[in-house]
Amino acid sequence: MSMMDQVGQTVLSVDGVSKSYLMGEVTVKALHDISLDFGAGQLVVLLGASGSGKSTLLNIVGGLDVPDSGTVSFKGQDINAKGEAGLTAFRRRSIGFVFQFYNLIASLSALENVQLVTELVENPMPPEEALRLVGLGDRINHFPSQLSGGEQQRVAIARAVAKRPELLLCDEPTGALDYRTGKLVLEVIEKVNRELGTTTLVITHNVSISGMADRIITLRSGEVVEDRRNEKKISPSELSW
Ligand SMILES: Nc1ncnc2c1ncn2[C@@H]1O[C@H](COP(=O)(O)OP(=O)(O)OP(=O)(O)O)[C@@H](O)[C@H]1O
Repeated sequence: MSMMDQVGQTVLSVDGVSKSYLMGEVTVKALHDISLDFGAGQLVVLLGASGSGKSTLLNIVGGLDVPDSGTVSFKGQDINAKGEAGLTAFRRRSIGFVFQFYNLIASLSALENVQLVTELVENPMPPEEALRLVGLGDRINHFPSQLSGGEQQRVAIARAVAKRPELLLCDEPTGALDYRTGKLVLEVIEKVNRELGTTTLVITHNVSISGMADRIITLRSGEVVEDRRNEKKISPSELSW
């Protein structure tokens, strides 16, 4: 059985993707010929040193950036085949993003931050339900400044999942959080993955976090140097670092 079958059918395929950035006179090769298949429902941790290409890969998978060569297919469709409008529709319908800094709108309540997104899509979760899912059912009228960092990140997760995305892409979601709060946020990500079956990619510098993954992929200098199944998946509450 191949890696891609371990959870569900392949939902996302990265095939021969390369990406370089021109920095003045210098070309930086961010990704070099990356090929990966992701099964539906997989919880994947992406590891690698700073500059190894993790964010570039996540951004290309999520349609925020385009590859120089190679393809990204989502449910068999090349996400870049239909131009900018097609990519925007893909991002809007199918992708939930969570970043290190929560990017909430300060003048809007938690509920309104989530509503911003649910108003844009068909068949969203009720915003209150998304906030309940992340354990903030009693904080929906709070503004970001009235919430802790971990609570703000949970609002950001509620916002990302309220549109019922098929892919949840998290770039250093606990990077700005202390240990205890970071673990709470990881518990929420794991819960979304388990209860909604959302295929989830989590970028981290923190090797310990890989304990909660189904699969661990390590990048170095824009290449995949390790891609392995986690035989001893543990709950985020059991992680320690
Ligand atoms: N928009 C950009 N313009 C120029 N160079 C870029 C750009 N984005 C990324 N790079 C370069 O591409 C390489 C890979 O960067 P990337 O952000 O993907 O790495 P990363 O593994 O996510 O790093 P970190 O953990 O520090 O976020 C780096 O050398 C980086 O400087």
